[in-house]
Amino acid sequence: MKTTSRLLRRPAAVVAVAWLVLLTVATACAPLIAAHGPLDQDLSHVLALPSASHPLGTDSLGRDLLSRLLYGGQPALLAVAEALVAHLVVGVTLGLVAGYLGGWADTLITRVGDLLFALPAIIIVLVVLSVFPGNLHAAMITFGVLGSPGLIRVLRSRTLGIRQEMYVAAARVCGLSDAQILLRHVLPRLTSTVIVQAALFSAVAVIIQAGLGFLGLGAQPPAPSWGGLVADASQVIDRDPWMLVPAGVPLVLTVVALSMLGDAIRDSAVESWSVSKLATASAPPPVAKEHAEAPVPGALLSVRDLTVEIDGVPVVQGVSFDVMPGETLGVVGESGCGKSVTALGVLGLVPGNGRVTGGRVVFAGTDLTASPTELARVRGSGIAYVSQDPMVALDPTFTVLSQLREAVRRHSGANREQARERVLELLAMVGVPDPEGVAGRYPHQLSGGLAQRVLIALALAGRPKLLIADEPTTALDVSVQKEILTLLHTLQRRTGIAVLIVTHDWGVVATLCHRSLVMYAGQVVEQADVESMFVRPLHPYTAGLLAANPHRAAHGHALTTIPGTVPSPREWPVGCRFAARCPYAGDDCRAAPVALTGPAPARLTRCLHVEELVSEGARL
Ligand SMILES: Nc1ncnc2c1ncn2[C@@H]1O[C@H](COP(=O)(O)OP(=O)(O)OP(=O)(O)O)[C@@H](O)[C@H]1O
Repeated sequence: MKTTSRLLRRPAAVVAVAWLVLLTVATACAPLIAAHGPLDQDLSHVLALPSASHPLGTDSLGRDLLSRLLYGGQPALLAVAEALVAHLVVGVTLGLVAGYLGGWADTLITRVGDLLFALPAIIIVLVVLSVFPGNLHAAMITFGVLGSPGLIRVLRSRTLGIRQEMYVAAARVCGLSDAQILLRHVLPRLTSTVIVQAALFSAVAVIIQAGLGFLGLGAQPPAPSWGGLVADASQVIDRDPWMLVPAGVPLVLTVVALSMLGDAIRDSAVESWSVSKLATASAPPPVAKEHAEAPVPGALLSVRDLTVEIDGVPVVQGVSFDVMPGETLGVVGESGCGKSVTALGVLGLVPGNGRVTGGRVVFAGTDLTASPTELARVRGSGIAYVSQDPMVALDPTFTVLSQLREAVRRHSGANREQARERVLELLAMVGVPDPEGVAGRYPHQLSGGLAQRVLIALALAGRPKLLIADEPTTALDVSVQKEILTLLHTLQRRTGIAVLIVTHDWGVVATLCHRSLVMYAGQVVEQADVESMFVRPLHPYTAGLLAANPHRAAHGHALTTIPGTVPSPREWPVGCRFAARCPYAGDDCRAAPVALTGPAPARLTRCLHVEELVSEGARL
């Protein structure tokens, strides 16, 4: 959508689209526009110049050129559409499969593509026409297929890159089939590439179909065709040069419009990440004060300027973010950056001698920081919490049934029997295989994964609208981690619950989250939708974390790391807190606190050197 509006701001694109729409509508409405039939002859007006009755003049048989142009446009556009569909079906399918599956499928498709590349397409098309005389459909479909190796190569190489992204690895871990991954995660990323290629191929297809018409191999005379019109015009060029104008100009304009459109789409897609776009001012504009303070309309949770102190030392400072209904927001960062304290601060449950000393937490329109009663009411019923270690969170002296029943009764007022039914329902909902049996067990009789499921069931007992999950898989085995992530994903989709998940695992972010918030030394340093953050981080710390992601490590190579460590809250510098570890840091970064800015739509970063980061790529 953003690319579309950027595209429509380009005059060349608007002109191209306007011409193509005009042409399509005019050819489709030929009977309404043309006053004469395409075959009607008026021998008293042969080779006439434009007049009121023949706006574009007539040909050597007195036939109306406007009519022949419009009616001839119908088979021309149909032929282009047929070639394009064949081109896209073959090119997109094989390009995706080759790039995604690799191995023998890639080798086979690449070799067949090379073979098709080596074949002279126009000769093969002529052979097809000799087998199926006058069959423009067969000719154009053949041309579409023969033109697909170029598209296959482009999409294969793009898919090879996307296949390495965390998204895809995480989606695979989550159990999505290859087809689902290709449709949901890979294809959307290739849309602008496919559209550009389609526009450019269409331009070539217009020329080919006109060429076939010119040679008399397409629509058979006297049926009108664009190529036929050019052929007629060339025969009378010495007597009536005007005829070349209505015959040739629409053809040229259509080819130029398609090429211009392809270029404009490509430029618009590139512009979305261009440095010039980010560098609209020498210093990025600070986030508007209103934006920082007012909750986003419709947000379920709005945290504004949250500051938390432990033992009188600020450990989280000026943190603001929103969680929309049904959204999953991931909070990422190294150990000690303040993720857990932020999550607990939302619930007013700061550990140790900590307390929230500033800011607001607004949940479903209610300011929780202003009302301890509201905060207590919301805990469990509005906002639920799942901690890292389920064994610690469950009371070892009570059975699962008794702990869950207590929570259900507290939130719903159900009697014992009703509450028991609801407990079994909750256990089944979180994928506990034998709800009756598990309900009777004590926490120490549960495996880690089962205990985490029970804890999630406990969190869901009050039918909350927001689930805060603090590293819910950290204490679990790798295989169980996957199960719990899948469970959270399923619950989120089934119940529409919003999730705020604290993690240091990009795989979790890629699997579960819509947006992500990166924290460093008690501050938010970057916020963006997950895909944008993965593709183009706008803070060196995010770039470093992504580069250090173990899922991306190549076999036999040392893991990339960010040099240095997170400063402790007592050592936070005046300026950028990441400066000591940042390859882009200058004196400007160290001089004064760096504000959170919005250098691109829906993105926030706390960095003065975003342009450099974007133009050079991450050095970390
Ligand atoms: N109970 C506590 N007493 C004193 N300081 C604490 C306590 N809990 C957290 N802190 C401090 O608060 C800061 C933020 O800690 P927090 O646990 O939020 O980090 P985190 O990003 O969640 O890291 P982790 O992933 O290790 O949990 C750290 O400097 C930490 O030392």
